Amino acid sequence: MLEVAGLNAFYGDSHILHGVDLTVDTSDRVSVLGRNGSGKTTLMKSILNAGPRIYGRICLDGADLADEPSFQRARSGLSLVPEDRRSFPHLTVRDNLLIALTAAGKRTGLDIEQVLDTFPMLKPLTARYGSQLSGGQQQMVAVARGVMPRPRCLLLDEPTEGLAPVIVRQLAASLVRLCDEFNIGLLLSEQNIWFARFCTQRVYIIENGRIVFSGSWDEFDSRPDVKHLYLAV
Ligand SMILES: Nc1ncnc2c1ncn2[C@@H]1O[C@H](COP(=O)(O)OP(=O)(O)OP(=O)(O)O)[C@@H](O)[C@H]1O
Repeated sequence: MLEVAGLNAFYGDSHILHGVDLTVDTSDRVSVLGRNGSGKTTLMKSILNAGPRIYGRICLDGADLADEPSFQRARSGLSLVPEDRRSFPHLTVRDNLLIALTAAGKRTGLDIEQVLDTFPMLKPLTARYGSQLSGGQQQMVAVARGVMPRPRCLLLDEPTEGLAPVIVRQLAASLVRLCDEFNIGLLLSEQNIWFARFCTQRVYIIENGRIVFSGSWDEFDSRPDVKHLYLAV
């Protein structure tokens, strides 16, 4: 479904991604693990054409996205939840979710009640303003917004950063349920291995902008050297 081949990304003269290849098949859930500064956020932004200058091939369902701008990529079925989990502070939780439907373009998004059912923590908060939410609640809103357009592939950039363990567990359960129920593919960038393992079936490791490992979680477990070298665990 999502195919990235030979992706190079630059900020000015700084060459950040070096020939990245990865795939996310239909309804597949995949993690990208890597240390701080390894290139995870740059990868996510590059797939959406949202910042870095990029060269390489990015295809969704066989269609080359080439020079498509970010909004067109969103309409084609990619949805990025960035690291900074921004929500509209003067909109309620309900309106923060509804406004995300505009990203669906001609595709049909999800029903808001179905999405709220998947996030028990948000249900009592639908009338609250974005500015009145805790960090964990904001992250739930950010992920819920990301799925509202019913993307073919959801790109989630380090969603657990700064969250309490109990919220991380709730988020993991909601995310897996949503992806399963609505056949949404997932590309997840993470440093929390527990969360990544719970939510995905396969893993890539990125180091200095290069993919240095790709495999199932069993293959990952059989390579303690990889963990030690690239993740320092
Ligand atoms: N806007 C920018 N301009 C120049 N260099 C940047 C910019 N954003 C990131 N970089 C550099 O690109 C490299 C990769 O950064 P990136 O944010 O993609 O890593 P990351 O794996 O997401 O890190 P973290 O886990 O800390 O968020 C780093 O060396 C970083 O300093």
